Amino acid sequence: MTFMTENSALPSPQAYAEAVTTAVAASAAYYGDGTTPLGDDEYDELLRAIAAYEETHPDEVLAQSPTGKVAGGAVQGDVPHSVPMLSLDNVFDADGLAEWAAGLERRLGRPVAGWCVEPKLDGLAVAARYRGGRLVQVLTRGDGLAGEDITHAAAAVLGLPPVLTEPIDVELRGEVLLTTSQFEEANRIRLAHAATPFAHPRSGAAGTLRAKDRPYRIELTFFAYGAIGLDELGHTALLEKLAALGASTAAGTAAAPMWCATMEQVQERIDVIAGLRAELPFGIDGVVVKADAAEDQLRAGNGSRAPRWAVARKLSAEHKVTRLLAVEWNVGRTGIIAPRAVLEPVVIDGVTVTYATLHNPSDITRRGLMIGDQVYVYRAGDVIPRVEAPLVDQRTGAESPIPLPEACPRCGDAIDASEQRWRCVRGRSCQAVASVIYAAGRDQLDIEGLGGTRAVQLVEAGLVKDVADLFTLTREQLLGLERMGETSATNLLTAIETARGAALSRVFCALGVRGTGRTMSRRIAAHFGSMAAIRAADADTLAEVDGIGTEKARVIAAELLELAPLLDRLQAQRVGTQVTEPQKPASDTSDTSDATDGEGTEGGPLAGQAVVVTGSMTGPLAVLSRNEMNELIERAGGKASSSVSKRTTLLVAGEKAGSKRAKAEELGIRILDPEEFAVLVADLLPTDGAL
Ligand SMILES: NC(=O)c1ccc[n+]([C@@H]2O[C@H](COP(=O)([O-])OP(=O)(O)OC[C@H]3O[C@@H](n4cnc5c(N)ncnc54)[C@H](O)[C@@H]3O)[C@@H](O)[C@H]2O)c1
Ligand SMILES: [Zn+2]
Repeated sequence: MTFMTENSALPSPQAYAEAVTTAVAASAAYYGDGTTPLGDDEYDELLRAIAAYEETHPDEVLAQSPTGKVAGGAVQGDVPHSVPMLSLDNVFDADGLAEWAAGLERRLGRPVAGWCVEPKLDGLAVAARYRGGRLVQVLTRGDGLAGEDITHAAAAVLGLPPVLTEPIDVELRGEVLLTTSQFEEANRIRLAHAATPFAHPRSGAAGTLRAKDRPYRIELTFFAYGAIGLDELGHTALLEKLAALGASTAAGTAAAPMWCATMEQVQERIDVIAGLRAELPFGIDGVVVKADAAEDQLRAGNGSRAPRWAVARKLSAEHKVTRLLAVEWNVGRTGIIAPRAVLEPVVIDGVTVTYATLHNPSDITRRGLMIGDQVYVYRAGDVIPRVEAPLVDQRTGAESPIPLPEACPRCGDAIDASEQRWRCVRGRSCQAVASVIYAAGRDQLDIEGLGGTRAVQLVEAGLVKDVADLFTLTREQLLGLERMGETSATNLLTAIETARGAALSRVFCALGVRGTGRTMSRRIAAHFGSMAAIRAADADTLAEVDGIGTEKARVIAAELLELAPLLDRLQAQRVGTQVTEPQKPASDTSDTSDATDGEGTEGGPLAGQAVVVTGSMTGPLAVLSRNEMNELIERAGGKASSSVSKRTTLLVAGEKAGSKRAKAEELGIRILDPEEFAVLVADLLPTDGAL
């Protein structure tokens, strides 16, 4: 959206003209085949901006402006409507609704005699003409005055009976949509016919209603909410009559229309319907409030675009358009390799969405998704957001194909791509290999000689299925492996022996508990002092460690419980029990009230300092990994952190220090280069590299 910013006012006649052109084009696409580049929220915002401009510049209103017109004036039809098919005015919150209701009552000069509250079905309005009880013609809304004849589509529309229960002349009005299951089925069918899947149900319904000569049939659903020829009935009575005639109405759904005496009840019902939204078997984009009584409707009358006796309380869009930035591949516990979309963050229904599921690799290829694409993202309630489709006409040429992994992203072995869902050939043991490699890593147990191939070998041979098994390996077992000579075996066993005495923080980190990387592991180790104390901690106690929120604490506690058998075996092997954490005298966990800054050793050269390290280290510090730097800082009584903030007191800036240095300068924080810092902590520097 080139010119749209939040709540933007259009700054010039050019911007206004451009906005009008964009809105008309979007509308034409929206009501045509549904391929609009704008999300509904964006379209509505654009229309508000246009209306606002027109209000302050009444002389400049363009003839093609979408305001005040059904369908924004963007579509036409050639079959005149018996009575205009109108749109609805919108309100966006409870206040807007109350204001609208008050306005209506002022116009009537009396209180409204009851309301009807019903779902705003997210499909397309149609008029279905019956003569003598037989369906003779179906029309789209078009520009409200004339529509397109889509009688050919009627046979595939559930809920739109070919014959009514009474032989009357009547015109039913209602919405045609794809239910969720019809939408899924439609896309299955589309894919089977090598057609692009529908981006979302509404555009699928639009495309299907107008399509002719398709080699396949897609089923739709009709819900009636109005009629021409039964005008004497109030709305609730009308809905009952429509159902009795054999048409489907929303009455049978959880979001059934409800008569309400007061605005309070109306508001309550709106909340209920909005709350049901995610579970409804069809999409709604709002809730419609109508004055129920026929006399109230007649007296209020209709405007040129919308009736005055009804209004749509819009709900925020569940579909948003955003950019696909990247695709990540995650391997599940059973070895399933699943793609995940990384999106330009977009707020959907009040929640910022950054990731969305992509179903499986073949889905990506069939949809022809590309990195950089504008995509439709869907999110409703607690549903995991998903990417539905790319907006192919929005491509700029800068998009690039999504690279599919050639090897398991976790263990590096081959991928079994014979099924829709890809899987690491190693299946469940993929996890074992990956967890052993992780545990042996430099920042964990630092077991040299236990890289990818060796870990794979040990797991394949059935000698190792987790980190605890490493400590029971024997020389004979190792020598039984291919390409394992005496020297390698000795080296590996020695490295493992050294790891047995690794600091608690490293042993803990080696467990690979979710959400506990190097820094967090150090904090936890320093806080509790022993594995036994960590294991004894419940979620509340864990939450007292700096940086662990209640949510994360619960996850960690649950995982520790799961890891109990492994931890028992590690303990039996005396792993992580010989050496207490160097940072801090064994912490007494009963005093937890002020544990948040408790990592530092009192009196060290960095006591009370909050230190951030950035750039690459030189001089005596060059050999240290970032994790080892952080350990050093904590041994020196300081607190290590990864980002510069107002609380930072010292930045160690090495070569190629970038934004962190700039920020520290801006905040006036003391900055040392690695050599200066090395002098400060000289006493604590390792002499042999072993930390
Ligand atoms: N994304 C885009 O590019 C784009 C373009 C044009 C329009 N739009 C969307 O469409 C909206 C305007 O479209 P519109 O003119 O079709 O109006 P609308 O969707 O805001 O409301 C009117 C329509 O609601 C439908 N409706 C559903 N349930 C109903 C019920 N129970 N009773 C009465 N009517 C019911 C009818 O089809 C009626 O014509 C905009 O607010 C925007 O969100 C989006
Ligand atoms: Zn794998």
